[in-house]
Amino acid sequence: MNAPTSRSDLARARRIVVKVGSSSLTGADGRLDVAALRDLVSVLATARRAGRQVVLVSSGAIAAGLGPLGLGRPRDLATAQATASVGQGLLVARYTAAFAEHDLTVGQVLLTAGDLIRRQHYANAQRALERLLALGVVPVVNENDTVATDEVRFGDNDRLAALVSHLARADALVLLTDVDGLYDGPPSQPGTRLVPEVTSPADLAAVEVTGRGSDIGTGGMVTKLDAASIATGSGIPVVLTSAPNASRALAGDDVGTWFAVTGRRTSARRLWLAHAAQIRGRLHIDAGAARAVTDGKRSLLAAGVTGLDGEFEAGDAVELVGPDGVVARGLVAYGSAELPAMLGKSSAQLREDGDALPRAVVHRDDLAQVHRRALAR
Ligand SMILES: Nc1ncnc2c1ncn2[C@@H]1O[C@H](COP(=O)(O)OP(=O)(O)O)[C@@H](O)[C@H]1O
Ligand SMILES: N[C@@H](CCC(=O)OP(=O)(O)O)C(=O)O
Repeated sequence: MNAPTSRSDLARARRIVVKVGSSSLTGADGRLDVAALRDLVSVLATARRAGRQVVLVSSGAIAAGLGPLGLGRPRDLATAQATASVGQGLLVARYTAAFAEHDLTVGQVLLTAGDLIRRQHYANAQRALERLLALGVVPVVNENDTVATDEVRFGDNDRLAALVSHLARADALVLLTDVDGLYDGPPSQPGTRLVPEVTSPADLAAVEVTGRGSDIGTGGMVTKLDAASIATGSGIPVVLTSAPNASRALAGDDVGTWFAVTGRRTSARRLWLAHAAQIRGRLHIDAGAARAVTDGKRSLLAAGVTGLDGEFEAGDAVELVGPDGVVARGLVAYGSAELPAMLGKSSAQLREDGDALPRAVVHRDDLAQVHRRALAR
């Protein structure tokens, strides 16, 4: 179908990614709330019976592992990994049992950030998801926390859900959390008001968000706005609301916050680069180079690079900073050790220096423009 252009259109969305956060699946003791999980499953089962396809991105592995291990919220990565390893099996067992009551089968899909950058891994994950959906299965996706490292991990599942929406070519993304929508300030502050829809950056101008989530969640509203920006910028509208509103959100009712589409589907690689890649350094570029990589969508040549910050290797992601700020992100072809000797030099000068075949510092295929954030961070 064409992307839903209004909230009520959401009722027609055939393929939907629903993301539920830890905060919606846990009780006051921070452990898994099985009743909340079953309520959500019942809503999703109704959508399946109506012929809709659902991909569930569910957090909660760490929360589910706390009880059996007798632990509080882990602070270090290794304990979080171990807890997620114990909890993920239990979480999926709960989903399997709950969906089985509705005669539905689930398939576990664990992804790392790396699976969404490497072309082959991406295509592979895409094929698997398509086949699961064709078989009538409900894929239950989570980050593969047990093997994700601090450098290459999402940490929160919001941005993962946005990239999964792209991967699954979803018609819509529904983000379920513990607040009923986006507020113009942290909802704990008295007087803050719900923002019913975001159709342009102006709607976010007066919104204050924090990265602090609930006690159990990760990323707070910041990562949800990032997710909304990724999805809407890629042609997929988003509804953000609380888990108890899931049924009404899927029916296109007036709940939560509606984020309208802001752009068209783009390549997964560019999407990754623009929104999720771990930035290792910065290249400072002159005004001409900034114009070339933005307006002209041309490669960045050494002649336009005036300086650099950070330590990076060839192939790492870096930010390109023009005279007015960040203009793009790209995968750099040279490491930070080689680049200083190349700055400002033309290809002819680089050849004289002994580089027989000088490459672009960032090839245009490896560039993603950074628009003045459609949705502010
Ligand atoms: N402007 C805002 N509007 C709504 N919620 C906000 C805002 N700023 C911060 N938050 C916080 O974000 C929290 C949700 O994020 P998080 O705990 O990471 O949820 P989840 O586990 O669902 O991913 C809310 O409980 C709320 O306190
Ligand atoms: N992958 C982790 C999710 C981490 C997390 O807290 O995510 P979220 O609640 O979506 O902000 C888990 O399953 O515990």
